[in-house]
Amino acid sequence: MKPFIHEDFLLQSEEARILYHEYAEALPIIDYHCHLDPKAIADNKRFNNIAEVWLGGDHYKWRALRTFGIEERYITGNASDEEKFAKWSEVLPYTVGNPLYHWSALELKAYFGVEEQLSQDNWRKIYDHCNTLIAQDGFTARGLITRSRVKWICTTDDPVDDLRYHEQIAGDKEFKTGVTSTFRPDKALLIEAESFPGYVANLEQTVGYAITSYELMERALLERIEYFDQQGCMISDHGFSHLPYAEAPPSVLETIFSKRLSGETLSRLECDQYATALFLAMGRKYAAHDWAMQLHIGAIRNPNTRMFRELGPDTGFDIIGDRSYADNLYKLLDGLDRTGELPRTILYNLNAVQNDVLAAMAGSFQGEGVKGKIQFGSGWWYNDQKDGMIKQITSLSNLGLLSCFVGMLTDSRSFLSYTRHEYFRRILCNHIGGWVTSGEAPRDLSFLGGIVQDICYHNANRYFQLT
Ligand SMILES: O=C[C@H](O)[C@@H](O)[C@@H](O)[C@H](O)C(=O)O
Repeated sequence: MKPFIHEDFLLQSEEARILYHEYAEALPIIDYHCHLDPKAIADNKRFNNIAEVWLGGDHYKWRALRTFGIEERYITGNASDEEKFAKWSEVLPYTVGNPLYHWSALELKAYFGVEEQLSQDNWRKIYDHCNTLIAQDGFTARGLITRSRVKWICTTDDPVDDLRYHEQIAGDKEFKTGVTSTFRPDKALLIEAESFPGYVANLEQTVGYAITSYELMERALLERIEYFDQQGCMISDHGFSHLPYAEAPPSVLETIFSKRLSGETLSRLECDQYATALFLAMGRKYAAHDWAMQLHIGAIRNPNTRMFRELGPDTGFDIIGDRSYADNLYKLLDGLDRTGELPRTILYNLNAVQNDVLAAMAGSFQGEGVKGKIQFGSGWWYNDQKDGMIKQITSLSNLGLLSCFVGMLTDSRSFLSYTRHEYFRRILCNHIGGWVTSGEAPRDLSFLGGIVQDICYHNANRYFQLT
């Protein structure tokens, strides 16, 4: 009997199969947005077992387990890895319809050769089988990256990070995958956060001087961009729950900063004025260094107070927001573009209702000499499943140029998530193959295959100016 994950998985036409197998399948991976721990790559971490590498840190799985009613101790708590794996095995069959069902099957097959579907009936056999393999060199952090044919990885890093691990990785010429940082200054922009004064103190330690004014805050961050650039960084990233746009003169910015550090509560307008000025200053610096810039818009972070207190951020409780932000977004982009300082930019939305807004917005700020300067980015987070990817591909096709798209990313904290690129490539090839079978595109598979290869690899290689 044909296994559930077979070579033509998701490929529903001959054209799709040709496009995938002959054009997409063997291409290297450029993972320009993820949350892998650079220390684990630097140390070439060896994982204790399948539960650690597969369940640890993966809040997608944690959400599914919670939805199934599994106790937190078997998710992030003090249950043994074996108990956690057994619980995941019990729940997995019931994730059918959720991307985890496909991703898990792809990961077990791609890395461990497991074709049967994991369940509570066979978990022990599969657990032992995977752990035997995990003890081998091909299953260390670098082993998994190398066998996944990953050419480049951009981790996600805070301005105060010293990037020592990236330096260590770059120094090892035996390891062929490029690993560079991403400058992610969310904490510096979120002046209203309770942790903001502590973050300023951390930044002071990093730059070696007191930060007592807005001007010094901006100077410190621009210095950190310089440092990141010297360390090989070529991309920034901003997560916005609320997208600000409010102009203010320097004197007002200084008052705002002073009020915040003296513990006064700021108005929404004041927070927006600070964030707008600082974002635009950093955006101009990104452009000066010819970096790309990512904007991840629309997540509501840490809505579950009880669990945030217990587990902290990025633990599977963030939600999709429904704020509209087209007015503020175009003003931010225009604020940089009008002086010729808009960097290559990738726009991601978490609420799919804004797909067309971003796809259209991208088309309004393109730049001469750069193919796809402004991108409507891949299906992000709650949109990185089959339907979300197809919606993003459709919006981009309808309102922009799919052929210029820089393609997928893992956005993951797990070293087994590279099969998300396979998942995307299969979906993309099936979608474009469908255009041929429905007569919406000519059956020129050589030309369409070229577009597939651009989306899966060449566009990103060029866009991020990789060697
Ligand atoms: O896929 C989930 C993501 O990793 C999510 O956890 C966030 O980290 C998001 O990508 C971001 O970069 O703000």
